[in-house]
Amino acid sequence: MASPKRRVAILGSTGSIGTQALQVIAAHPDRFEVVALAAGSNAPMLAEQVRATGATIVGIADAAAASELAALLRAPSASQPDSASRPASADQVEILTGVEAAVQIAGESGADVVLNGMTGSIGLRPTLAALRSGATLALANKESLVVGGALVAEAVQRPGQVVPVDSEHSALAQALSSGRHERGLCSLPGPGQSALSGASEVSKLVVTASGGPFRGWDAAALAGVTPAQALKHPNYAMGRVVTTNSATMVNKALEVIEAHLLFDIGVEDIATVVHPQQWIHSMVQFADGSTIAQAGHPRMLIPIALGLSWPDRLSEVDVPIDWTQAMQWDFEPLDEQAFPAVALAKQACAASPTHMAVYNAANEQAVEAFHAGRLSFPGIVSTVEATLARYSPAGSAGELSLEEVLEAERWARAAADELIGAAKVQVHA
Ligand SMILES: NC(=O)C1=CN([C@@H]2O[C@H](COP(=O)(O)OP(=O)(O)OC[C@H]3O[C@@H](n4cnc5c(N)ncnc54)[C@H](OP(=O)(O)O)[C@@H]3O)[C@@H](O)[C@H]2O)C=CC1
Ligand SMILES: CC(=O)[C@@H](O)[C@H](O)COP(=O)(O)O
Ligand SMILES: [Mn+2]
Repeated sequence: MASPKRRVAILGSTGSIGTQALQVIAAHPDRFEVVALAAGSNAPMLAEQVRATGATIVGIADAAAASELAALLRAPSASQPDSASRPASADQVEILTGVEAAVQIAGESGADVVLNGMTGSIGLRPTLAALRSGATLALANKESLVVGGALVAEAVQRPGQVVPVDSEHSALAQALSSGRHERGLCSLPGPGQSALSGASEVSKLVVTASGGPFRGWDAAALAGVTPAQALKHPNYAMGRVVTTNSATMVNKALEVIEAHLLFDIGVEDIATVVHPQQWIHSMVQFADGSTIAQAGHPRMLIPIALGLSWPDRLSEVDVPIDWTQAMQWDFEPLDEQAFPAVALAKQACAASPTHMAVYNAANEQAVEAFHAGRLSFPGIVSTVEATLARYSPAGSAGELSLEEVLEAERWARAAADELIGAAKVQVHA
């Protein structure tokens, strides 16, 4: 019997993850139905997506862009003038605005699967809303998990409710499925499962890293890096923040903590290895000495498709690797002197439940300042480090609350801005 169509809501539909998710869905119309879309401000693309998918709920954070969106939905489409079966007028589409729009869509659109493809910790409340609604959360927005930590774990209602879309974590989930590990089906601990309670054959998670555009560079060379150089990822076309984070290795730092939270493995048992080709998306080492690696082209289609269809695999999502061809895969250790972001995150994660919220918020401020020409490239991670050094958590006896996380973030953004303002930065155009 054919499985029923999954109703999907996509947060961040106009971004790199969102547009690729819509490609996957368009290729499998028998499996998915798009019920809701949300974006920040790109009204023209969002209007086209609404027409193409037939989504009846649409969210746009920017108020001015919301008026543009309504006008665009009232006008006939240039690319689909005769899309009679699709809702063609603003009257047939519910338009939500402001930052609450994504939260409402995540929690109230009736989706079976919510794909969180927003950028930044602004994705935290939508992540919580999706989990509390009972929907499956296909999680690309790693920041929400990393800053929310125990709060996100508390919101999980059933094992398998969180399906990682981040390529490394999709790979880990796939590899873990081949062994005995309670968290093998990519679930955060559910209610009453705060610690690993069953047998685990896993000894180590190995997260692969591209090394970014500055692999092999020393600290002196990194001082002169420009935003344009930082935005040239060796393998992936992604949004600006995650691409910059790949260049500083903050992306890998967030991913180590993401793996720790998703799979309930101590950070000391999560290794990183630089693999410039990124054909291996990550690996699991088992107690008997075996390593299971997941491989594929360095593209996001398969992790996104698995996020939407888990545990099923869709057909022909991407072309397989041609194993008849000669190829070379390299591996090298991460240079922690030049790129201290991962070590810094492991320390922060151990320090308190809100330290990673501070780490991420300081990084978000620093990345913005770097792109605005107000901070040097090495200044990004130095700002994170200096912000963490100033931080003393308020400390609470009970469970971590959303307000504590948001307060830690507010404090960190102000502290980071002050540090950035005080830094005597030599800006490179
Ligand atoms: N791109 C990739 O290959 C990978 C990305 N990820 C992670 O996925 C997430 C998304 O990355 P990526 O797609 O590259 O980022 P992009 O910058 O390309 O896209 C971000 C999306 O979020 C939307 N957005 C911004 N603010 C809001 C808001 N308030 N409400 C709803 N939507 C909003 C943007 O809309 P608008 O366009 O209108 O501004 C855009 O659609 C990040 O957490 C990233 O780390 C993880 C692995 C791989
Ligand atoms: C595709 C994906 O998942 C990105 O997070 C990617 O992994 C970035 O790679 P690096 O951070 O290793 O450069
Ligand atoms: Mn990744």
